[in-house]
Amino acid sequence: MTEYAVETQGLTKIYGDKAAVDHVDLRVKSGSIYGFIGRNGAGKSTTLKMISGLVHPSQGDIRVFGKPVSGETARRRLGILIEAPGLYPNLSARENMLLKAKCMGLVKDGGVDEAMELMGIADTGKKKVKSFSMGMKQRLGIAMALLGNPDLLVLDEPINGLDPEGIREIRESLRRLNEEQGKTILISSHILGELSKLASDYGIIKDGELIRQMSKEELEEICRDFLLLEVDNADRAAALLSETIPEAEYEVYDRKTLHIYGFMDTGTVNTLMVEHGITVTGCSVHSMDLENYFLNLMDGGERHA
Ligand SMILES: Nc1ncnc2c1ncn2[C@@H]1O[C@H](COP(=O)(O)OP(=O)(O)OP(=O)(O)O)[C@@H](O)[C@H]1O
Repeated sequence: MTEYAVETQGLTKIYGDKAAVDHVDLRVKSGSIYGFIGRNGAGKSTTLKMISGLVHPSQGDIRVFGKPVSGETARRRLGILIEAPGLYPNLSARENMLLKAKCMGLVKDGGVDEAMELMGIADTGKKKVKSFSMGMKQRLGIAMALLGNPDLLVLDEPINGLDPEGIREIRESLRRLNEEQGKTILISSHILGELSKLASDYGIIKDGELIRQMSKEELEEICRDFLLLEVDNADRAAALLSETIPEAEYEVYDRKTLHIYGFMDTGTVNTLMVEHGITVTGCSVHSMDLENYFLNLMDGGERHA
């Protein structure tokens, strides 16, 4: 049985007469990096706040590593960075960390040095946080979320507003936390291209509803290149393909359209069809890029690969 770091059932938040989050069943596998994607106002922050125990759900159930999120056991396994980290500008990174560790009631320093090391801010010395770059502040925010050594990190738009270098540094740190420390990371973003360099799983939210949830492998399968073949008789073309090009996988879309995967030689396909009396009206290679796929889904369309 898959162990889920986060599992929600029918998770709903109503503000006024509007559902900001509407019956969301999120499944974040333990050990995964789950990219939570949606346009502004789609319901990402509200969902993450409910998972983090910062907002009370109107309806539904949330489990963190199988335990109700309201309980102490679940809370201890959770590290959160939602919105800007609460930092004291006139203190150093380490002083901020120590203060947070103290507030959390952690014994000794609660892993301050390890967390700073992991996020690449161990050498910031006495430098006051007010002179940190935005990227450094975000890394400090994540380091603070790491206090207490949680198994799950919930990060709301941690790369928003950062320059490419800042984004790259956060990405590398998160990857290390996942690969070397086995931390599960639930991260929201609307920067799709960036998330795709990191995430092993995706959830797409639109108007409060989770419209798609899939693994990286499933996404790659959907976004795989294909040869679009338009003919006068798709069933005959399909039968011919099975007989003569067994390595070609195909899907028949309608009576006149096929998508062929794993065989991109338009010339061979064209000639084969024509030689068997099938009229070809189109034969071209298509690729569905990830960004287009997501944008399409978020805009309401359902694009088939
Ligand atoms: N405290 C609140 N009171 C009333 N409405 C709210 C509140 N918080 C969020 N909303 C509404 O709920 C919807 C979802 O907001 P949410 O912040 O979760 O979206 P989001 O996907 O995180 O977007 P963004 O990236 O802009 O924060 C929006 O329509 C928002 O206006």
